[in-house]
Amino acid sequence: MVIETQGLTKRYGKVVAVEGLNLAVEAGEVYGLLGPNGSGKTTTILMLLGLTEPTAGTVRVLGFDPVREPLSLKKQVGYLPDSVGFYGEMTAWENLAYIARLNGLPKAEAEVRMRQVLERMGLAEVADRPVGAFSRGMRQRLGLAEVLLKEPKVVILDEPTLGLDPEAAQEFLGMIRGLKAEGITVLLSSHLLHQVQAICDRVGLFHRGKLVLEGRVEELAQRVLGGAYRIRVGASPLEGLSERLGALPGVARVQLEGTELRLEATQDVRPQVARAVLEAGASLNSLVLEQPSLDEVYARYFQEVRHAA
Ligand SMILES: Nc1ncnc2c1ncn2[C@@H]1O[C@H](COP(=O)(O)OP(=O)(O)OP(=O)(O)O)[C@@H](O)[C@H]1O
Repeated sequence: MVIETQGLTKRYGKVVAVEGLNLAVEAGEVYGLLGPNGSGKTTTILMLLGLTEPTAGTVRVLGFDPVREPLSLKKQVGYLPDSVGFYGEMTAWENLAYIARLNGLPKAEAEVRMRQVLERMGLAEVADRPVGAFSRGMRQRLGLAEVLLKEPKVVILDEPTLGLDPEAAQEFLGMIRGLKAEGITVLLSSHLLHQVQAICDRVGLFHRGKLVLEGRVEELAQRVLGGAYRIRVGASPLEGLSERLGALPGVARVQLEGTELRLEATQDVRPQVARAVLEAGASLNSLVLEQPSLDEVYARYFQEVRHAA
């Protein structure tokens, strides 16, 4: 495991920010910490980085104890906080050069790497412009460029898409996903579930300092939505198909939605649906298994929590 915590807990006086967290992130995984404001994501990240001391429990990142071995950890773990501070009057190049110097990178080597990371983050052309004039999206990319400068094994990002417009957010998430190809382990936090859904291998849902659900997005959907499969069928003509499809084993409900039928089933009945449509003499135009969004999973989960309470 690259990141491993056991019983990790942080209290601020009477406030329990994180409680009994057991987290295990494997090498090369992209893991999303998800949860509403105040659910404990930032506190968890700060403990992983050794920037705040746990009240109880253990943390290991790349085998290091962040509190006792902060320097070894810092060499291999990159951190992008939710707002990165750069010198506005200095250019992107100068800002990176400054960081490289602080990190003790020899000048020649630093320049090669700076060129690489700026290129990679799509900032090569604006490298000589003052950062003060950069958009939030460009700043974030420069932040990631800075993180990559030290060739980290692990990258931790706190709300990386905060304040980005949807297009810039997608672009940035694509860049984060790209780190995986190099074997970098990524942990990121977000409250924008639909955004990170596509780039995370696994996600953990936080609620009031506790990890309440964890798994692959599809797994979570299965668990919370009770194994419901939703299938959309486009066929013509639609006449008589509702009854036929409704009679298939495993199909619980059929609804007409515009020019399509929407099925709820207890299993993936797409092959049976395809056969039934053709047997009815209709033509099959589309057959889609809908992936429920994480937002939906979340909403459903909290509904249940409220019901139980
Ligand atoms: N330094 C602190 N002192 C006192 N309480 C704190 C401190 N830092 C965090 N908390 C409390 O701990 C809880 C968890 O906060 P945390 O910032 O980890 O949540 P979060 O999920 O990252 O939320 P956000 O999305 O708002 O950053 C909150 O109730 C917060 O008020």
